[in-house]
Amino acid sequence: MTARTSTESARDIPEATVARLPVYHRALTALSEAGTSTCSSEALAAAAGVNSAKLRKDLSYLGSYGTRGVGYDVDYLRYQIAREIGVTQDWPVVIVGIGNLGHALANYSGFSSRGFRTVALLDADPSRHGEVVAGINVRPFDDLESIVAEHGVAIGVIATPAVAAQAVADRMVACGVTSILNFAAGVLAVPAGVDVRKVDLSVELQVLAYHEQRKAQGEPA
Ligand SMILES: NC(=O)c1ccc[n+]([C@@H]2O[C@H](COP(=O)([O-])OP(=O)(O)OC[C@H]3O[C@@H](n4cnc5c(N)ncnc54)[C@H](O)[C@@H]3O)[C@@H](O)[C@H]2O)c1
Repeated sequence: MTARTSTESARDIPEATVARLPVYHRALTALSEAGTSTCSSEALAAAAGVNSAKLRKDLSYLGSYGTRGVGYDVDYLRYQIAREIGVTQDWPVVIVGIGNLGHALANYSGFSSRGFRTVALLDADPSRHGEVVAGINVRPFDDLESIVAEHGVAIGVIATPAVAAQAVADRMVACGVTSILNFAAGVLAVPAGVDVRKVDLSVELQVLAYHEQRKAQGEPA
């Protein structure tokens, strides 16, 4: 097994591979918790739900090739991936828009177990202020700037109605947030250097609907 050299950077890793790294990390965590110390690429690929050639190619970007006849060291590979995707670090996160979705996100324990610490829940509606969700006070949206500065927040989550999302993103960017996870419909305009990931469950459902339609027509999925 070889380590990635310091001259290579995370930017060299294709986006599709980056998107699969958390899946491998989750599969390796499960293997580690089950007491497995080494695993073949086939076993890891099966646990992660990808084919093994793709897995080997993905891991080669990390400089991790496993050992012939032995496979991958589960804990070492898990550490390598964690370092690559930044989950060895503590990431303070702010969530804006504490309605139905904001409540669900705030209550989701999976963030904290992966290194994402929700430092503030913000909402523009005064009737929501003071409510405690998952042990955190809902505060006015106008506190955004001071919270970002105080906690060094780099990642913001938008769970407001679509009409408010661009203005929320603008305020986030202006005070130093450089990554946004957007649940609201529509495309956000952000300056270069700011990353936006959009989550749209209806798009995922539409993709499934497309496959269902093809299955119904007797075509291979
Ligand atoms: N991407 C997905 O898969 C997915 C799934 C469900 C909901 N959504 C979207 O998430 C968003 C929230 O949905 P919801 O059901 O929680 O809505 P909601 O109406 O229950 O909550 C929205 C919250 O945003 C607050 N808000 C409005 N304008 C604001 C502003 N300018 N600054 C700060 N807070 C503001 C409101 O006071 C409210 O509390 C919507 O855009 C919805 O379409 C996306």
